[in-house]
Amino acid sequence: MLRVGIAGASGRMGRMLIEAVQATDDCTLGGALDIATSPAVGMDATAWMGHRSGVLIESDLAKGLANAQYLIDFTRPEGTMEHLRHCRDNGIKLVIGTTGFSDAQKAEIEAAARDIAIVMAPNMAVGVNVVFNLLRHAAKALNTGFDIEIIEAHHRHKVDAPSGTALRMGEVVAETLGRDLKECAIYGREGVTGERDPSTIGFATVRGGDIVGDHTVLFAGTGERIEITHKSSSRATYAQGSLRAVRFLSHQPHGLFGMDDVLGLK
Ligand SMILES: NC(=O)C1=CN([C@@H]2O[C@H](COP(=O)(O)OP(=O)(O)OC[C@H]3O[C@@H](n4cnc5c(N)ncnc54)[C@H](OP(=O)(O)O)[C@@H]3O)[C@@H](O)[C@H]2O)C=CC1
Ligand SMILES: O=C(O)C1=N[C@H](C(=O)O)C[C@H](O)C1
Repeated sequence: MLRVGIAGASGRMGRMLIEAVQATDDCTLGGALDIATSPAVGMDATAWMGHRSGVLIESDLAKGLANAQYLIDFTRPEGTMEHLRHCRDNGIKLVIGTTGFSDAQKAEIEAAARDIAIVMAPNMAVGVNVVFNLLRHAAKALNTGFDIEIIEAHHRHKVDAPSGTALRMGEVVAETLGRDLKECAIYGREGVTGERDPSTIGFATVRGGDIVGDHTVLFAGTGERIEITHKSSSRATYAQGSLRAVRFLSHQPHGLFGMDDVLGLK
């Protein structure tokens, strides 16, 4: 049995992950964490489902992860970094779904992967990872005469923008076209912007209601346009992808991997 701890245990993804772990026959709930200010700390991790798992939600990492071989983290960047240090010190393998990291935080994650095995991906859904490959083909074929815009929509509670997935889509397209996203990204437009610079990649963000996660990459040419769209209608796909990542990590002593490694899409 793979003993899997869940960080952000009372969050939207945390609960989805706990349910998913409990539905498998090869994983067991090895711990549950939440931030010290969370009212869920001290409660049974499955109390919200109306039954008891015997695993309490802890804010103390040593206590919460004493029985865990793996940690799945969908929290906030500052929480993930704290969890990362504990996992590195204690040989716990890590699946990171959190988005919104700074470059310095990404470098620290990369350094930790010299000691422990980590899967990190802004989107664990199989379909999105297939879309990354479609985007490589599309960008190669449409490398002149097409303006590229990335439009994403998420629920009202999301705190980072653009989404990690939208940014990764931008990186994939920019890399394919030999551009640097840091130099060519335009994050929203307002006022007298002037005409569009063809070398840019634009981002537009929508937030509202309970939208799980929609992403469109638009290649707009003259007389025609292509839209490549992915829509998530359930968070279960992210949870299933995370569990595939745990199983993949069970064969890796150390290193930093993406969902393309997990899914064999490289
Ligand atoms: N890679 C992927 O496939 C996906 C990634 N995500 C990403 O996962 C993250 C979480 O999303 P979601 O579940 O919707 O968010 P939620 O806000 O529902 O859950 C976050 C959880 O983390 C806890 N938390 C907040 N701050 C900290 C901290 N500093 N340390 C430890 N725990 C903390 C929250 O506690 P409290 O509520 O008390 O603040 C909550 O339990 C986001 O970054 C999101 O973009 C989401 C879906 C899919
Ligand atoms: O916060 C979310 O909900 C999601 N976040 C991820 C992101 O930022 O790309 C993945 C998914 O879109 C849902």
